[in-house]
Amino acid sequence: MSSAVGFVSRVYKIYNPPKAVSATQGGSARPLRFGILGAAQIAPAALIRPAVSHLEVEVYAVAARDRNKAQAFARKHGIPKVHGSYEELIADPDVDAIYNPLPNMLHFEWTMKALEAGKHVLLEKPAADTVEETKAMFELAEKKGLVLLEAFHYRFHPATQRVKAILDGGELGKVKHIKTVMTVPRAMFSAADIRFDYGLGGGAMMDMGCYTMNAIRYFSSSNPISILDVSHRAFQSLKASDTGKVDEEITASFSLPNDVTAKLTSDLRSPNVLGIIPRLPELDATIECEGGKIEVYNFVLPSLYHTITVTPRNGRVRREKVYTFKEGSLKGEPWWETYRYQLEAFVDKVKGRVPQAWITKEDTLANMEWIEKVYTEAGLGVRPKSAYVHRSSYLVA
Ligand SMILES: NC(=O)C1=CN([C@@H]2O[C@H](COP(=O)(O)OP(=O)(O)OC[C@H]3O[C@@H](n4cnc5c(N)ncnc54)[C@H](OP(=O)(O)O)[C@@H]3O)[C@@H](O)[C@H]2O)C=CC1
Ligand SMILES: O=C1OC[C@@H](O)[C@H](O)[C@H]1O
Repeated sequence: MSSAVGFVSRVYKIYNPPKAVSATQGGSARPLRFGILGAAQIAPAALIRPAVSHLEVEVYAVAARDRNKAQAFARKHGIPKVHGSYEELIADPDVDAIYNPLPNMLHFEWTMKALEAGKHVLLEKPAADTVEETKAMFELAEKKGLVLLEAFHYRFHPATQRVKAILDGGELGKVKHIKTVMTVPRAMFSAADIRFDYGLGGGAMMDMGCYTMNAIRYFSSSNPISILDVSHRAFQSLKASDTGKVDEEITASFSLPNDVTAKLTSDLRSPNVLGIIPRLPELDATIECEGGKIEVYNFVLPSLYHTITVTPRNGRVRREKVYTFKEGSLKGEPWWETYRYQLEAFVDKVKGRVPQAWITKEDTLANMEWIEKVYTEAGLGVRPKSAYVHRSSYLVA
């Protein structure tokens, strides 16, 4: 299939996924029922569309702070149940799992409440505002025997895993330097967006920066040792109290074990060319090795389109595109989004099966730790921790 036809057919199916035959019609166990906290913009891509083709999932309920908003969202997306508050949704006995796509600062409170109520949680990235909160969420999940996953969806896609397999396979020798870049044009998010609100856990390092940090750690199979350099461009906040606290762009360099270095850039407001022409988004990872390099175009949303360019120092350049796993035993379709692969793994974990890939507690904690370190080094300070105190007082010293 030519790549243009492949692209069109993939995108069509991403937006019009074939419906799985209902589990109840088939007489098997009832599907895992998800409730969504908030009528979030990301929910259709991250959960609602992927759920259509998953036999074992039902998006059963949504809650919003305003019932009318939840009702409109439910109508639009065919969600049967509506709740007028997050508390109500979490207390719903028919909900098995919560999808938490709230602003970062609210991740902790509502994940703790959901876990306390016995629900599994698919939690948007970054896990929380602080390492301390992240630790508390995982401790509670473990105590309750529940699944908690930080939604680094790109890690579940075969293209991402193919890049890692090339690196681990040794074809290019040892990794020497990793560069990860995520930039979007300045018109993409309004000045009022949650991403620029310090009190809600905003900032470029928290938002796209968390992926660039995660990818450095994943492709190097290690954590940084130290920060070599950090710089940022401050967001001119609408709120006087946020002045100087929110990074609209951030760049940080690291030293890693075995003489590896790395550099990340996250820019939520990439300046226009000549002041008027919006720049194209960049979502790239470059891994330089002793014996060549790999360049990944669109490492974050490879399901839409990507290229993996492998340049061995003494060999021919080749381009790979990987939409499904080679191993026939592993599930997937060319049109499965990163989020669909992620949902497969989440359900497998809940059902006690072995997921194809996973983001462990240690992985999530290390990512949050380095986000905090970058913020501290940049002089911006860590994002404000939640005022919510869980009754088992994990957070009280
Ligand atoms: N995995 C991915 O690809 C992506 C992940 N994300 C992550 O998902 C989360 C949400 O992002 P996104 O969907 O863009 O965000 P939205 O701006 O759509 O906000 C999400 C929800 O937050 C709720 N909310 C609760 N309190 C507040 C408040 N004080 N101010 C504003 N909103 C509030 C709103 O719910 P209500 O409906 O109740 O009013 C809103 O629907 C973030 O953590 C972000 O990092 C975002 C984009 C992509
Ligand atoms: O998770 C995300 O992925 C895509 C970005 O545009 C967005 O800001 C971020 O929240």
